[in-house]
Amino acid sequence: MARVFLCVLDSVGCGGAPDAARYGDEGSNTLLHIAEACAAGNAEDGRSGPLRVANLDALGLGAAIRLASGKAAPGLGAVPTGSWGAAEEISAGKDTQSGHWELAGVPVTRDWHYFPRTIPAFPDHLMAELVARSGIPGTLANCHASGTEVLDQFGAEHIATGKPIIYTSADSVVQIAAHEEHFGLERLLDVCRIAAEIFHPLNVGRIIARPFVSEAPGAFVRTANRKDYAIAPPDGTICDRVVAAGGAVHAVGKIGDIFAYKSITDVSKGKDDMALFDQMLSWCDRAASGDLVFANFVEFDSLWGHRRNVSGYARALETFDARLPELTSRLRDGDLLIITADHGNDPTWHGTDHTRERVPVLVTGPGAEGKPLGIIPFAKVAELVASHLKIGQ
Ligand SMILES: O=P(O)(O)O[C@H]1O[C@H](CO)[C@@H](O)[C@H]1O
Ligand SMILES: [Mn+2]
Ligand SMILES: [Mn+2]
Repeated sequence: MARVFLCVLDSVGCGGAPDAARYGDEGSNTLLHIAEACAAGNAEDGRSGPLRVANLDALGLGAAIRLASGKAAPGLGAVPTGSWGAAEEISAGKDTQSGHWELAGVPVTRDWHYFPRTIPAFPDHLMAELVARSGIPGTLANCHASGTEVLDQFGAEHIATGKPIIYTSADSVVQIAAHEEHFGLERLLDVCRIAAEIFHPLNVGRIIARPFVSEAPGAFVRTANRKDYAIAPPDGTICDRVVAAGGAVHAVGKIGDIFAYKSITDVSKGKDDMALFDQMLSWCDRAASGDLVFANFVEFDSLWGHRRNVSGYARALETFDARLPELTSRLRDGDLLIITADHGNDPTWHGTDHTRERVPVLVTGPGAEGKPLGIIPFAKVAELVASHLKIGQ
């Protein structure tokens, strides 16, 4: 019996990337800066005091921060019991797709297409093609934006005109926001599918549907019906290898989208990260030997990192940490749990984009050896999975 549970805590970086300066991110450190803000009493919204993540720390969270960045995070001083280390990315880009593909063993060496910080950010002829093919009356925004601020700015005009809100970020993405009821969810997904046909050939990584609800600026909220249309990953990911070896890949959360459903056996969704955590627990009872349960917990990134909300991010870490024993206690002989991340998103950093960082790699399970991994390439995570499941190239 051998199974692997691979949990990606989206954006939970631990600093120290040697190429951070190339991304304008030298000194960024998501976990360290959250722990420091908590210890200083600067993260008191809905929580209080030092960062309480004793279960993650026992698996090596604090040790990973020290190894990655040379800095001690206040209150995270445990001597780890499991195998722990920090991973370093070589892919060009600090986005979710590059991070996950490289963790899955396939670094992205070619450059994605990015959009300039101009208004409009998208070429006129491509917007014209999108409008003509999808039958929408036009588009709004056409710029770099934070996804919540852009709703405050253009949400009311979108409802009045029926024009979707189209924006991008430091990542290779085209994001399209529209009201779930006034515009319609299915119609938004249709527009995104057409946008994917137009933008994927340019090597734009993802088109993201951003449905939202409510009626007034300031009250607009994005729903869990977000959908990503990603370029398919190259061959050779750990998902391909697990499936080729006769195992199943059980995707939890947005993993299916990130891998464009290639070598994904089934997908479990949930309304929030704790619902996804419940799905993960249920796979402890249902996954078969040889299977990979591959989960992404997106809210660290989408609700707190991009929103530069330190208290919220700390709360999310504490909530995840408090539930971790439910997962570790369900692991059976032969199970391996790997907890890692895909990039950073330091909520104390300037702007609202991801940050180029190393990420923690925490490995545990009944019978797993407790030894330091050191600084490893992202792709080594795929090898940890492969060697545990005894699958070859
Ligand atoms: O501001 P929001 O819409 O959350 O955007 C974020 O979501 C995108 C996909 O993860 C990223 O590129 C980032 O910019
Ligand atoms: Mn991500
Ligand atoms: Mn993000």
